[in-house]
Amino acid sequence: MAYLIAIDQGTTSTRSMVFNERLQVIALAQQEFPQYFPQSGWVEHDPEDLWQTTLSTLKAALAKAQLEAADMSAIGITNQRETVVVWDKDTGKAIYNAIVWQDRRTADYCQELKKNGSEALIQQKTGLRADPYFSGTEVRWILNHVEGARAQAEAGQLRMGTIDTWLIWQLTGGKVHATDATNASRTMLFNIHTGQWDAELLKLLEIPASLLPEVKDCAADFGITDPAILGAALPISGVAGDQHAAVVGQACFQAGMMKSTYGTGCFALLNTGAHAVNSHNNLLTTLAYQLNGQRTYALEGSIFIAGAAVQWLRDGLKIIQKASDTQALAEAADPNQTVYLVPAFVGLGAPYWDPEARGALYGLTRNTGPAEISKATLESIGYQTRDLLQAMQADSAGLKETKTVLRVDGGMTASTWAMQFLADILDSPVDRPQILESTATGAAYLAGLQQGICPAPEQFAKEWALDQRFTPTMNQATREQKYAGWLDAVRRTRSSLA
Ligand SMILES: Nc1ncnc2c1ncn2[C@@H]1O[C@H](COP(=O)(O)OP(=O)(O)O)[C@@H](O)[C@H]1O
Ligand SMILES: O=P(O)(O)OC[C@H](O)CO
Repeated sequence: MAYLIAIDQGTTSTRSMVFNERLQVIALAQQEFPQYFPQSGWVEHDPEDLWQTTLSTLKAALAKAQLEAADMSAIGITNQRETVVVWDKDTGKAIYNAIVWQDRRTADYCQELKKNGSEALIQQKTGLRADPYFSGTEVRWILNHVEGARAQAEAGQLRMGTIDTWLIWQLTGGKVHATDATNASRTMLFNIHTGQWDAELLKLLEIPASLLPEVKDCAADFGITDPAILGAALPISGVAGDQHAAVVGQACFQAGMMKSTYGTGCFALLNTGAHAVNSHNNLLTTLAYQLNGQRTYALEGSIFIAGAAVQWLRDGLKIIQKASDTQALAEAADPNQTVYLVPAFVGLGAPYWDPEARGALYGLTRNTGPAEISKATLESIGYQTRDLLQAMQADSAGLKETKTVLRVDGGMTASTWAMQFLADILDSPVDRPQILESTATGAAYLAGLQQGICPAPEQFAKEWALDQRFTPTMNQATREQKYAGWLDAVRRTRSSLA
């Protein structure tokens, strides 16, 4: 029996999972780490926490599986995207905390890029927008604000990387500086049409090319782990940003197939095949995955707050004890109250792109309580997804299948209430697979594919298994009335800047 181990380095926790060659989960270890909010709108992680939780969950997962590192055929890595670290190539120490994808500190600079006309260039080359979400402006911020950083960067002393790159560097004992094309595609520095770092964008953002890692396919040789770390030298042979790994794990290999992952945020990706579809509806064009040097593209809708709004009910408002309490509360909510939560806690992502907007609750009465607020929270996930789907359908009118079944995954899909509301408000079936850990499965699959352990994509796709299909039951008039109320709530929440 061959085994694979996948690292899923997420926004709030790190998970490691041992899989057998049939991609069944044998063991899972998970560890949370601190979030740092040094100023309003800033979000940071300590890069050392990301590495140490990776190391300890790898060891814990192996121990739970009662296996040794030497029993593993390969490691796959998947990670929170865009979050970026800059470090010294000799000491291996980060020169500043990791700046997280949710961080808004470069909002003013992004506004400048819009005003001076650079956004069109960014969009045309990277498929992204001038938004603090992406790594490029955050790296520029580090080089401009950490004392001596710019001089060190220009002297070739520094390296940068998204979290896959940071972990590869650590696992290989500083020998390999590499990333995969999906992670590269989120930096705002990578030309998704040529598959290369882009000199013009590097110049625009004042980032020396010496900082950049080598870009590889998602299934490729990313180096061998230092044997001192896990007790054996293991090949790292699969890497993809978490949303791209989920596309693979959900076997969305055909153009027209779509997955939506509900974790901290929600990210819907529609496979558009070999064709990069230019969005006219405020979506992103990105890579779905890159295999054998061939790029497969996707349209992406990115929502910054999904499950994180449920966490806010638990940790901020303290009206629930655990996430699953929202189910009973939503069921008990007064049907005559129409409450909307616009969870713009860190601004609004697609399709609004309003970094300065902040969250709001509408329709409160003296009878509004935890039940109505919980229901509004679960509903906000459905409304935001409908915003994305409408934009995707408008953008991909040329595609063969524009109305497609949505494959969902991620922690929040445990909520049957939220999934039924999603199907209702989309007026489209929602498929929840048996394996909800699509992200880690995708990373393990990519590593196994490179090792010749896992089957080709067509065969792997046949093994995808349904847990439950949610079909719409809401009547059309109610659906449209509720959605119109949502659009109005969003309109009232937008900042004047957008
Ligand atoms: N039963 C549930 N109902 C509603 N939300 C849930 C439920 N279970 C988990 N969640 C939410 O799902 C998120 C965790 O999903 P996960 O995929 O682990 O996220 P991430 O990888 O972004 O850390 C949390 O934000 C949590 O609030
Ligand atoms: O860590 P997650 O699962 O919330 O995913 C984060 C995304 O990759 C950000 O783009």
